[in-house]
Amino acid sequence: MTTQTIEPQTGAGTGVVELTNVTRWYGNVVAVNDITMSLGSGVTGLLGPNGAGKTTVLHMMAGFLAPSRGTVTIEGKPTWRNPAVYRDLGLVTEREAVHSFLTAEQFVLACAKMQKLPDPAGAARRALELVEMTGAADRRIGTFSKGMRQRTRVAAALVHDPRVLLLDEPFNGMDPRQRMHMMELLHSLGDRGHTILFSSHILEEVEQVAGLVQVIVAGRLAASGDYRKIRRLMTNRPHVFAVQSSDDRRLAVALIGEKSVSGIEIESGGGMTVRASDYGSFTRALPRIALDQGIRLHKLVPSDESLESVFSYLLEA
Ligand SMILES: Nc1ncnc2c1ncn2[C@@H]1O[C@H](COP(=O)(O)OP(=O)(O)OP(=O)(O)O)[C@@H](O)[C@H]1O
Repeated sequence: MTTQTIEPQTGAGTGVVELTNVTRWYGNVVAVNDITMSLGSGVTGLLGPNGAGKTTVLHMMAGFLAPSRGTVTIEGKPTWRNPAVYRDLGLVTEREAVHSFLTAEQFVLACAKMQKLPDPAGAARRALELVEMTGAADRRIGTFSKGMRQRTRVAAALVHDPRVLLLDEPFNGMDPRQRMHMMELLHSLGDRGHTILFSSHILEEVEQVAGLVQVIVAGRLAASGDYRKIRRLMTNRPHVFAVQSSDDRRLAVALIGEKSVSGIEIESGGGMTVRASDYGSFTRALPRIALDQGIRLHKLVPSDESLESVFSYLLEA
């Protein structure tokens, strides 16, 4: 299997975060398989289906886990067994382990003290300002919405102003407004020169936040580079659609002449399966053809749109 590198990657040793031939296994399970990755400033999405190895990658970057093989460095320093690296990084884990009886300020201040900062109160205040939580700083975390709790955790991870911020599935469980707020926060941190890596299994989430993505599937790096180019690669692949209409046979005949259609099967139980070489042309042509023929469309569903199928296409390409 080869990685689809959409743009030339920064050469080894030049990124803020560097993984070089990193493998990690748990007993017999190979969770991460020979990944080489380089991250610079700005926001990068770590995209992959559940179980792909995203958390394992983030935990190795944060120095929580040792790579079984290879090296992980931040600013040239190995992350494993190297407390000095904690000056340069903040991690927001997937599980919310926060003390609900503390106020936001007490929690962030405790983190500032743990980092032995010269002015912990000032640092806590600045971090809470950054995530726009000053108004609720005196409230107990237990009374917060999911979005407010996440922002408080980001403030805690940023209290020592690290260069690198790692977030594991930061949008999970948020409503659209909270999600938007968190996306704006990540954008602004990226614009300030931080290196941000957040994991997600949702394509659209990554699309809205990150220009750059690292795609992992089954522990391997499947694609890496500009999101739009990866997206194009995905949309240009062959597509399969389930179509139902008021007259499937007549529609099938009309569709045979359409350039983007590469195959049609009429299903015995009704409806048909259409293979199209180009997603955009087919979905534009179908309603036009149906209208011309006076056929009513009942259903048009892409039948291979699961993230897994998109990723397996990337892997096979
Ligand atoms: N402590 C562990 N012991 C054994 N296997 C593990 C352990 N942690 C993770 N794994 C396995 O390693 C693989 C990668 O897991 P990981 O949690 O890194 O993936 P992920 O992409 O973060 O998935 P999710 O989004 O579901 O958390 C999975 O097959 C998982 O079952």
